[in-house]
Amino acid sequence: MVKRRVHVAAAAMISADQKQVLIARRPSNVDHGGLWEFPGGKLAPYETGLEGLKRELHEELGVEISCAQPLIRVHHEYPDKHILLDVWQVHAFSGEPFGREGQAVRWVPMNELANYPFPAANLPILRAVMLPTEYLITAEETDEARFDARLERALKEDNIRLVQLRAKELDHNAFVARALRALALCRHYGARLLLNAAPALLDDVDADGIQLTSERLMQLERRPIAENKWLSASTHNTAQLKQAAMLGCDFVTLSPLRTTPSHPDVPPMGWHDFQQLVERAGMPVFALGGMTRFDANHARAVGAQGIASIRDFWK
Ligand SMILES: Nc1nc2c([nH]c(=O)n2[C@@H]2O[C@H](COP(=O)(O)OP(=O)(O)OP(=O)(O)O)[C@@H](O)[C@H]2O)c(=O)[nH]1
Ligand SMILES: [Mg+2]
Repeated sequence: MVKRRVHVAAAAMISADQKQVLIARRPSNVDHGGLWEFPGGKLAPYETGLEGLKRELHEELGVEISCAQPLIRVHHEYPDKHILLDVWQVHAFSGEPFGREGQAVRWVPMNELANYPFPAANLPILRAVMLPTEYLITAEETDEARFDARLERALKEDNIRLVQLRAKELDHNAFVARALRALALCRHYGARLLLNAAPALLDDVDADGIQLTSERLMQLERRPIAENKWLSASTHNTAQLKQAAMLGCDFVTLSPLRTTPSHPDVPPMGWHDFQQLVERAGMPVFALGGMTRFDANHARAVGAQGIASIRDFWK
């Protein structure tokens, strides 16, 4: 049997204070009835994703969208169909959303989304909604006070909310000491901290998660940390992206987009190849390699969550 291919446009509508997202409950008599979803529906023939999104949100919620940005595209195999969920983040709209088709509609704080049952295809979307567009990777530092000052500047002035502590130059004890201070700073500013280290390091430092090197990624057979921690991995190709999906990574970095001074010999993949890899990744992907925050909109337009960078945030 040839499966039906269904292209669906859906919206993550964000409240004005950026803290809540709108979800709706599917009526009990339809596909995935009783589960929660992001409002939206199937595209009509010849409709683009954004046109379909605008029509569906008018029909289902009575709102008119004025500003939307691509968030994530998820391909998912259901037993009876292949579905493409084309999800947009909606920042501005007019009208007060209500369930025009009788469905329940609710604004939910981001950190409570996990309490609502969604269809199986939605897991990557929930991750994408919770993640910011910028991912700071810390640089090498020889001076601990300067490390703290630079991290704090990025948290305070650049509003960074996701940080990877990368410090290959430190031994175990020095890494733990720096990580404990970085964690305290991140907590103070409401940011998440992932450690680029062996997963067991979470026993010493109760950070928010682990960033696997591509080498660690390829050696693992199963997810090495609990589901309530964030697992990310550094990837460079299809095989590594597949392995990340198999382990249940919550997101990844994909590099190098451009040539960088730190890796001058590695050929860059460029936006075209990057887009092809992201399309099938099935999880949020941060573009890495010569990125600055001015690349974030372009990264989003080709399907990425946003950009990861050392140099642009480490000042
Ligand atoms: N809108 C929406 N659909 C989703 C989500 N997740 C998910 O698996 N789906 C699936 O994608 C398909 C979307 O169909 P839909 O029922 O919303 O389509 P529609 O609004 O055009 O309704 P209709 O075709 O009944 O008129 C369903 O099979 C649904 O279960 C989601 O978050 N939002
Ligand atoms: Mg619908």
